[in-house]
Amino acid sequence: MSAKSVSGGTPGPAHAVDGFEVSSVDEAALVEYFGSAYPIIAEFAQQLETQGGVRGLIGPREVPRIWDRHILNSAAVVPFLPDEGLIGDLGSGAGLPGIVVAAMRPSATVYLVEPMERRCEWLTTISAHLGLTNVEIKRGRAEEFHGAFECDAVTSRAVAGLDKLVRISLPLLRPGGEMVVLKGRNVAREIEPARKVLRRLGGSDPEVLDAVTLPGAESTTVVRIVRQTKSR
Ligand SMILES: C[S@@+](CC[C@H](N)C(=O)[O-])C[C@H]1O[C@@H](n2cnc3c(N)ncnc32)[C@H](O)[C@@H]1O
Repeated sequence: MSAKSVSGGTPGPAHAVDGFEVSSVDEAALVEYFGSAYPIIAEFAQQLETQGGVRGLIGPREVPRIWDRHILNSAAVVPFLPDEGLIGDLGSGAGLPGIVVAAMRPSATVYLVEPMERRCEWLTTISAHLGLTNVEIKRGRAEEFHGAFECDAVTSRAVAGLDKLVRISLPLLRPGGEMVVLKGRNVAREIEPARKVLRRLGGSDPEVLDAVTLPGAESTTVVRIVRQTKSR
């Protein structure tokens, strides 16, 4: 395969979008990084590029940033997730990171929890289109499913502050299960308010970890919290 760079939903040269320099990622590196999941991931990126804006799933400014801002950012959480078992993605929206997780963790079952009907319709359509048989869409707010199922891991991206995420995520975990949240670099200010909730609900102290994917792609931050078997 020729060494092309990927800056949007389709391979192409790096370029500036509204004055924002889009980092470029080599397509061959993407193929190597995603391995057997690459064809599914590439089709998902393509579908997001052509449908995401039209369906109001992502803003128009996001279309040229799909690979580095959304797909690779979502993929950054995957190394922190188990290979098997039940993984919940809360507030999946357009399928970020849930669809990426399902493609990269084919032996796990991934529940996409999303309250908005239009987004659930998209998640159903795109999962079928991509042939993802390990995905189930759960329509509703995360807290509506407390007591309905228990996950081995729960992830989320751009859904709420860490204190609220702890409240809605921790009850969806089995004891010993892990919350793995994608956050921006400014997560530090969310830690202290979350600690109070963690003490009450029985979660470990948050670990803030660097999550990297490929050279040239923006790195991100993951917060990991374990649901403790006993209250502290
Ligand atoms: C800003 S969007 C982010 C979507 C996606 N995770 C992403 O990174 O592009 C937040 C999503 O969380 C959903 N949401 C908000 N509150 C929620 C809750 N309590 N439980 C589950 N989903 C929720 C919204 O409907 C919306 O789709």
